[in-house]
Amino acid sequence: MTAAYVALEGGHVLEGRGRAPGTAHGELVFTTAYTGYEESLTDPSYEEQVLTFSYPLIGNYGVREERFEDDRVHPRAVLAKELTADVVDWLDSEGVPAIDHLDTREVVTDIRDGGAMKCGIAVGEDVTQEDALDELAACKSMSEHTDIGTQVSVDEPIVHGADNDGPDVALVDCGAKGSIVDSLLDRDATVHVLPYDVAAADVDALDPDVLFISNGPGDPANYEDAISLVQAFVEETPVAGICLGQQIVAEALGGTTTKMTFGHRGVNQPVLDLESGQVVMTTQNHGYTVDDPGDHLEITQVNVNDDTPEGLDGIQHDIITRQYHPEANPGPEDTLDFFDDVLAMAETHATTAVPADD
Ligand SMILES: NC(=O)CC[C@H](N)C(=O)O
Repeated sequence: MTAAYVALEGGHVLEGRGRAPGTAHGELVFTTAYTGYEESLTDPSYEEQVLTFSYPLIGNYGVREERFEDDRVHPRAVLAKELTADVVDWLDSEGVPAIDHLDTREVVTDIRDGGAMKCGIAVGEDVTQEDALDELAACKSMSEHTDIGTQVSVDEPIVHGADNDGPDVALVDCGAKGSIVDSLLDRDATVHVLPYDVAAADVDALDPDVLFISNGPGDPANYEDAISLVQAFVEETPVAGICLGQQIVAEALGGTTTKMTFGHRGVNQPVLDLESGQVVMTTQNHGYTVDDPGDHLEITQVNVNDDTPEGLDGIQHDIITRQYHPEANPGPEDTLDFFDDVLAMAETHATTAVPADD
C-alpha cells in the first residue's frame, strides 16, 4: 500500500491512504462544502493551501472541465475521508498529492482548535513520516508569500467581450475565478483582465467604467500595487471587489484586515443585509477578514455566525464590495444580483461623467 502522511504544525503526524503520490506543503484549511469539488479545486484562492474536505465523499459525480474555475488545480494537496477514482486520476495527472481514509472530523477539529496551520504531506511507496516533517519545516505562512499574485494572475492583459455594449470593466486579476468574468460577460460588459500589478497608466489608458478587484490567495496587505491602484482611481472611477478584493479596498481606504482563526470555507454561510433585513446563503473561501473598514466605507452586510463584514459601500465614493463569492460556483446563486448592482453603478458613472478638458 502507498504510504501517506500529514505532518501538522507542532509535529503530530496523521497517517492515511495514499491516492496520488508526491510531497507538498501548505496552510491546512477545510471546506464544509458538500458539492462543487471541481470548482473548489480550481479556485486560485486556494494557492499554497492544503484543502481538507469535511464532507465524507468527494468525486461522486465525476470530473468535468466545464465546471473548472481555472486551468489547473490550485491547492498543493487534497485530504478527504473518501475520494473517488475520477478525482484521484485528475489530481494524479496534475501532480497534486491526495490522501484519503483520514478521520477528517479529527483534522477539522484540530484546525478549529489550533487555527489554520502549516502542514507537510508525503505520499508514495517509499515515503516516511520524516519526509512529511521535512515538508512541514519548509512551509511558509500565508503572509510570508509576499508575491503570491504572480503565481495566479495573467501575465498580459486579456480582453473578453470586446464587442459587448455594456460597461468596460478593468478586472485586476489577483487570481480571479472564471465565473466572475462569465458573470460580467453574461451582463454584456467588456472585461479587461489585467495583471495583479498592472500600472496605473495602463488602467488609465482603458478609461474603465469600474475598477474591479478580484478574489485571490493570501494576505491582502501583500497586494501593494492593487492597494495603490484603488487609491489612485477611487476619486474618479467606481470600485468593486470580491473577497480579497473587499480586503484590498479596505486596506486602500484606511481600513484594516486581520487573519481569522480558521476562516470561512463552505457553501452555506448565512449573510444578513443590514438594510433589507434579508438573510442570504453564500459561498465563501477566505482566511482573512476586514477588521475595521475605516472612515470611508460602511458595513452593509454581516456574517450571521460571527458578525464579520460581508459587504461594504463607499460613504463618499461609488464602491461596492463583497467578502463572499456572489458568482457562486460552487454554491447558492442567491447573490448574483451583485453583478447587476456593480454594472448599474458603472453605467451611472459612464453617463454622468464630465468629459476631461482637452
Ligand atoms: N477567496 C479569496 O479571495 C480569498 C481572500 C484571501 N486570500 C483570504 O484568504 O482571506
